[in-house]
Amino acid sequence: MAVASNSIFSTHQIIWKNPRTRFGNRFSVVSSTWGCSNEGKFDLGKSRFKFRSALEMDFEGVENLSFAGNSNEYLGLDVVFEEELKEKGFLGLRKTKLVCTIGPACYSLEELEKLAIGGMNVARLNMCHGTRDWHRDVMRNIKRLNEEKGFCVSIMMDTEGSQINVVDHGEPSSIKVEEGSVWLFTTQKFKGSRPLTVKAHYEGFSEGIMVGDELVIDGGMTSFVVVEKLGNDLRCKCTDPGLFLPRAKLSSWREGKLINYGLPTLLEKDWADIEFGISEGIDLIAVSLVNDAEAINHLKNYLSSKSSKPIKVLAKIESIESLHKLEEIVEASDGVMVARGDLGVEVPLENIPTVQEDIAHVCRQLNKPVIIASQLLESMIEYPTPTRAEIADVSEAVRQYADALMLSGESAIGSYGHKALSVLRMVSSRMELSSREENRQSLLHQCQLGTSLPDRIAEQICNCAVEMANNLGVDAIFVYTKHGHMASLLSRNRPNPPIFAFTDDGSTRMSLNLQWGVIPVLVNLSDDMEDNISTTIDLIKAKGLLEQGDAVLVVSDVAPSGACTNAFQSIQVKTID
Ligand SMILES: Nc1ncnc2c1ncn2[C@@H]1O[C@H](COP(=O)(O)OP(=O)(O)OP(=O)(O)O)[C@@H](O)[C@H]1O
Ligand SMILES: CC(=O)C(=O)O
Ligand SMILES: [K+]
Ligand SMILES: [Mg+2]
Repeated sequence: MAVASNSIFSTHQIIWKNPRTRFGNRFSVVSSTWGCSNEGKFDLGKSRFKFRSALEMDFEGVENLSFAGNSNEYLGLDVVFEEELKEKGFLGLRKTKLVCTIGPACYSLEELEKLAIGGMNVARLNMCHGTRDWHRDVMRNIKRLNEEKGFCVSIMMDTEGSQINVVDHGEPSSIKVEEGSVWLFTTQKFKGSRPLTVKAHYEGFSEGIMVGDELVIDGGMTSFVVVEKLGNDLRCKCTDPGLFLPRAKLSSWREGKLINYGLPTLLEKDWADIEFGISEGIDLIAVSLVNDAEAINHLKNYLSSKSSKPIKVLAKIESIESLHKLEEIVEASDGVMVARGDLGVEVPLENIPTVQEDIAHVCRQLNKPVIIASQLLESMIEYPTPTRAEIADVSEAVRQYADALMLSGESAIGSYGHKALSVLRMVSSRMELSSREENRQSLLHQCQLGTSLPDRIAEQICNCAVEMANNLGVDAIFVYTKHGHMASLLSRNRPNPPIFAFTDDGSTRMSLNLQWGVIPVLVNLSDDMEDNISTTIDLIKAKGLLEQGDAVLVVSDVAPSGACTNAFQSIQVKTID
């Protein structure tokens, strides 16, 4: 019979309900998905044994066999964090999380594993590209790596949305656009390319457009004026020569004002993709082209009725409209992506840095994780080294205390995806150190979030805990959390030491992957907080990550059932003996 175990590096108790096998009081493991410790022989009398990974084992001739995991050794800690901790110590641990877009250059199991080893915390799948089967394979490969090799990579689906503004000339690389040249923007479907012709993705792209309107490509790569309307199609003359990239983004302007189409954020295809994502067990959904909080609320309601596990919903800020309703959108969502690609199509480029800073600030205030995305290391799609300006941009995002940085084309189609990831890793670590030396987190002013007394207590405890942790110079903060709330309140203060968030909820673990400075750890938690504290300290110590003399600041809010929550919120400092 086959028995599955989900814990890694653990000791298990074997409960054997049918001792009458042809092995007498012995049985053997005949196979395991991990491929190690198969063929081990175990005596009935010696009912404890160790195996090394999450696995499914086949026991020959044994019926009704089950495992009782020993909670004292049940530990789901990302192997990459573990290695980084051993190498760099607590303070050297990278706090900024890294998101990689998966594409043709990195979708194989081997490439995904290399990205995981390189520090990818979240894998982004953009539903604008690829087939259902392709996405399924990638999602399953990521889950397989997590289960079999002890990584903790979350899966984020990025919705396609209306893609109303996508135009494509059909060539694999960019095309020069000469001043005065006349181009046809068409909704006709044809294979390949035609001279001076671009295909518009959305049938209704020309609705409401008039002769004399301006069409801007990719925020200024090249511009046109509409000279003639031909049914759905537009004939346009180039007024600002430049380049047409494949899958370019178009914006339409009249008298200096953006023309708005007012389409829904989630279309039929998006709902089908979301359904598929739920069935594959994704962790996060990033919603493209969000214009208001309603789209987010609608999706969250849908998910809570359709998905048995919680899936976090992130709002992508990539339109002028979303900027007008920023606070309500951030408030409604579980996190935000500053999608600078599309944002730069609607917002003048010189405004992007301040817009980014403003969004990051609102997210900090409302305690929502924020991802800075697009063109961070764009030149590395082609070249093995970044530009100095790109390094400055990445550093600034880290300095703004973004929760996460994202690679797009750099990892999806680039020749140096792994190198780009290591650049993000190194630049983040460098800037985090510098921010710590400057004590920059002291400049973060936290507004009060909660209104109820328990919420305000939790906030105050976390604010004080971080101040204590920094002042005392403790090595780590430990927090025990069901839904990740306390962990996020600690992260919000951007403490010097890393935050180990112990949770017994797999979804909480995966969503905490996106939060600055949080190391999510899956453990069995009991109702006895003292027991949880000593068990987890022992676990981390047993891994050689804590040594005698190290100090840990412990924050707890897991309350025994039926108890008053406040009674079990506490801060303690434990020194390791
Ligand atoms: N699954 C994929 N298959 C093929 N190409 C991909 C895939 N994912 C990304 N790419 C390529 O990588 C480049 C950057 O990717 P990405 O999808 O992040 O673009 P984006 O325009 O920022 O996203 P969005 O469409 O959400 O605004 C794109 O030009 C696209 O060609
Ligand atoms: C990431 C994304 O969607 C953008 O930058 O537009
Ligand atoms: K998208
Ligand atoms: Mg976009």
